[in-house]
Formats: sequence, C-alpha cells, structure tokens
Amino acid sequence: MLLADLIRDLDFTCSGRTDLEITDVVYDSRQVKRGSLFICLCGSAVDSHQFAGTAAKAGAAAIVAQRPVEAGGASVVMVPDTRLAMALISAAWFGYPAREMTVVGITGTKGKTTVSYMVRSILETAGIKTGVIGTIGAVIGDRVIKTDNTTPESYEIQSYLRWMADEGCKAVVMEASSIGLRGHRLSGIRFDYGVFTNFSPDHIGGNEHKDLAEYMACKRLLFRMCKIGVINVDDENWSGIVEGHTCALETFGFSPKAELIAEKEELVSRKGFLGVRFNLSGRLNFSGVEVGIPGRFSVYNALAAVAVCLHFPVTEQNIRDGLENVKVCGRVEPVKVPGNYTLLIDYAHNALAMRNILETLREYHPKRLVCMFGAGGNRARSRRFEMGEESGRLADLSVLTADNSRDEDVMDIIADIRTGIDKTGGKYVVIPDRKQAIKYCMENAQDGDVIVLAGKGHEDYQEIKGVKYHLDEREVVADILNGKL
Ligand SMILES: CC(=O)N[C@H]1[C@@H](OP(=O)(O)OP(=O)(O)OC[C@H]2O[C@@H](n3ccc(=O)[nH]c3=O)[C@H](O)[C@@H]2O)O[C@H](CO)[C@@H](O)[C@@H]1O[C@H](C)C(=O)N[C@@H](C)C(=O)N[C@H](CCC(=O)O)C(=O)O
Ligand SMILES: Nc1ncnc2c1ncn2[C@@H]1O[C@H](COP(=O)(O)OP(=O)(O)OP(=O)(O)O)[C@@H](O)[C@H]1O
Repeated sequence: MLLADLIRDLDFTCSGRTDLEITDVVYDSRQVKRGSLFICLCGSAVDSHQFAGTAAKAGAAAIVAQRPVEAGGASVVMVPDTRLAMALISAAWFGYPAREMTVVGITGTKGKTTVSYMVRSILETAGIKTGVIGTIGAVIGDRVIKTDNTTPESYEIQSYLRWMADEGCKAVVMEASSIGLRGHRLSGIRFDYGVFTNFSPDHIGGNEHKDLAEYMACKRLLFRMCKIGVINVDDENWSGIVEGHTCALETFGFSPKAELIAEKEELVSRKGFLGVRFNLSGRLNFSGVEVGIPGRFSVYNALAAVAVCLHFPVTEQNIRDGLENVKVCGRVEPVKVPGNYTLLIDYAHNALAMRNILETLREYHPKRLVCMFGAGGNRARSRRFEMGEESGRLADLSVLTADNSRDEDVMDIIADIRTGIDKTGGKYVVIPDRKQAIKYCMENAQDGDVIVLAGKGHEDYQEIKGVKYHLDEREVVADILNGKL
C-alpha cells in the first residue's frame, strides 16, 4: 500500500516522498523490516521517538512522529498525536473493516464483559454472527485470540476487526475502557451503538487516571463517537457521562423515566441455574425474562444488551433464549455436573471480588456455600489475609489450594490465607494440588450446595516456579467425571 493512501485521513506534514510502497505498519522499532512504516509512541516507560534512527537503519521507509526525529533517509510524517495517527493508519491498512459490520462499544466501570457476551448471545441466537473484543480476548465462536488489554492497541483492534469481517461477522461488540478511549485505541471507528453501564471510582492512580474527573471525561468520549448512546439512567453519573454527546440517546433502568424498563426482579435458583427473572416494559412488554448469571446487577446488564439488540432483527424468543443461556467464560460460569449441586468457575482473585461473588451467591440461600481458592505468589501478602477473611466470613467451607504460586511455596501462601480465616472461625480444609481440590469439592458436594472455584476464571494455566502448566478447570471437571482423575 502507498504511504499516501495510509496517511490520507491524517492532519500531517511530510518531509520526503509519499509515493512509497509500505510493506508493514509497526509501532515497535524491534519489528521494523525493509519498507515498514514505523510509528513513534510516547509510552509510560519509553518514548520511542528515540528509536526513529534505528528504525530507519533497519529499513523503515517512513516514520510517523509528533516531534522532530533523526530519521536517516526515511520520509517523516509529522502529526499532532501519533496515537491518533496510528488508529487512522491502522484502519486504512486493514481496509476499514469496522465499516463492514455493525459496531457496538460498551463503557462503564462494571459489566462491560458481561454485556458484550449478552449482546453476542442474543444476536447469535438470532443467527447474526458476532465477534467480541475485550478482556477475554478477540473472540469468534470458540476461537479466542488472547489480548493483553481490555481495549487493545488500535493496530491490534483493526487486525481483529479485519479477521472478524473476513470470517463473516455481521456485528462486533467491543469493550471500550477509559484508558483505551484516552489512548485513541478506538479512534477512527464509527460506533453504531455506545453503551454506558455504570460509573464508580476505579482505575485512579499509577499509570491509569489522575483523578475521578479525568476518568469520567475519558468515558464520555464514546458518546462523541457513536450514532446512538444507550444509557443506564439509574446511575447517578449518567448526565455527566453524556455531557457534550453528539449521538442520539436511548435509556434503560428500573426508573419509570427510562425507555426500556425492568420490573419485578427476583432471584431464580434451580439445579445448575442461578440467575434472575424480571419483566420488561416501556419499549417492550415481556414478562418472566430470565438471565442465567447470578446477581441483581444482571438485570442492568440484560437491559443494556436488550436495548442494543432491539436495533437488530431479533425476536422475543431470541432475546429470552440468548439471556437464559448466556455464558461468560470464567465469570460465575456454571459447569454442568450430574449431582444436585451447582458448580461455578469465577475469576475472583482479590478480596473485593471475592466478597462480591460470595455475597451475591449467599442471596440464593444455598445449602452450603463452598469456596475453593488460593492466592498468587510474588504479590502483596495482604491480599491473602484479606481473601481468607472474606471466605472465612461468607463461605460455609473454604477449600484452600494453589493458584499461581510463582516462585513461592504454596504452603507458605496457604499459611497466610489461614491467618485470615482463623480470625473469622470459618471452616476450611487444605488441599494444595488444585486438581485434587476440585475433586474433593465435587466428591463431597451435598444436595443444594453452591461451589465456586475462584481465581482462575478464563485462564488455562497455573504458574509454578517459572513454568506455566496447562490447567483448564472445565477440562479438570470433565476428567473427574470421566474417572480419568
Ligand atoms: C500504561 C499503559 O497504558 N501501558 C500500555 C502501553 O505500554 P507502555 O506505555 O508502557 O509502553 P512502553 O513500554 O512505554 O513503550 C512505548 C512504545 O515504545 C515502543 N518500543 C519500546 C522499546 C523499544 O526498544 N522499541 C520500541 O519501539 C513500544 O513498542 C511502545 O510502542 O502499551 C502497551 C501495548 O499497547 C499496553 O499493553 C500497555 O498496557 C499495560 C499492560 C496496562 O496495564 N495498561 C492498563 C493501564 C490498561 O490499559 N488498562 C485498560 C483498562 C482496563 C479496565 O478498564 O478494566 C485496558 O483497556 O486494558
Ligand atoms: N452491572 C453491574 N453492576 C455492578 N457490578 C457488576 C455489574 N456487572 C458485573 N458486575 C460485577 O463485576 C464483575 C466484573 O464484571 P465484568 O467482567 O462484566 O465487568 P468489566 O466492566 O468487564 O470489568 P473489568 O474491567 O474489571 O474486567 C462481575 O463478576 C460482577 O461481580
């Protein structure tokens, strides 16, 4: 592709030729080859403008920069912001794949992943092939490309969008993190729908946001990039989030002022199913809609998903089936077992997440709430005491085992967890081998128990002494049921 075609959407000045053939677009100098276009970025640790000369020596045909650089004979494209430039160049490089699909973006402090999967579940039930890009990875059906970030770098996003369009996806749902929005990872994409789930203090400090105001300002950006904003009006911050919006607005919530309203929600518990049931009114009139994810907040996530899906050719039955059967990999994910108890896999690996999940599950009044977990090695010790305290307080039985112990001895980690549990008088057993701990939970399950395997979620490995061993808890459960373990 010619440099001129790649940069035509940018506000730029160029020294050097623009009729050069570009062989690749890269933003890491170590990957530059002959004919590459190298984009200099100001990162949190490194300002890669310093590598422009090295990139030119390695054969880069052109360099994109936001300040003067030493670039040998390469053409230099000067832009005000190289991250914005990278998003626009990447979109051009991959042939504007977002234009070939209906694009949904989800922002908010909590619920982004869950709403994405709910939208996908409803659309795919209606036969609309849907890709997802978010915390779990770039996903089509069972295929997952793991991502480092909830909202990956713009180049990666555009490459996943190309993959999805080429695979015949008609829609794509993307988690739009505030950091991703701030860093122009989503720039150049015209979202058909932008969703706001909720807003609470999070991601402040360190490399993230300087304060709450900046966090909100970044979330706001989505509603200047989409055609229709779908807004939770029960969240007290909603008007701050849509300030300066350029999209049409649609609303959901329990509030009678919302356009899509939930009513009469109740918790539902039956074998292998923990969820919520509610009625929909306002734009729809459905009674007894069930969502297969526990917690009252599932109603909000479902409302957001339904509000989006109403814009697609979906039937009432598609909505009902999609919500009832939705599964989010590793997030209170039910695993089928023959016994009369419920087995869940969840990602909770700190005290707050553990409290959230255990309090949510307590509301279902299980016979016993059993929590199996460990804690990561080479990480803050306080986390272990706190997790021990939460599980000791909220679970009827804690099964202590290994997580990613890394370089530490698993028994030392468990000793710290026990210190926390001992404060509460909660019951526990210690089974350091994680597979054996799962087996113990299943073999000792009682009718009506809810058992949560906490910590691994969607991960499929266990890291011990520098080695990542394969461990997928779904496979472990299957092996136990098949008598292989
Ligand atoms: C603070 C931050 O946003 N960091 C992200 C950033 O890394 P960085 O700024 O540290 O990069 P850097 O090391 O300074 O390098 C800058 C540039 O120099 C280049 N380089 C470096 C060395 C060299 O020899 N040559 C060279 O060209 C690098 O390729 C890079 O382009 O760019 C990386 C690649 O795109 C990201 O993976 C990384 O996210 C880190 C992992 C991270 O934790 N980010 C968090 C803050 C984040 O983005 N979180 C959000 C929100 C999550 C949520 O809401 O739940 C997310 O979307 O994930
Ligand atoms: N609408 C909601 N309101 C409050 N809590 C929620 C909501 N949805 C999910 N949660 C809780 O937050 C946890 C994370 O949910 P989810 O992964 O969908 O959110 P996320 O926005 O993608 O979060 P993260 O950025 O932390 O990955 C869930 O396990 C659940 O406990």
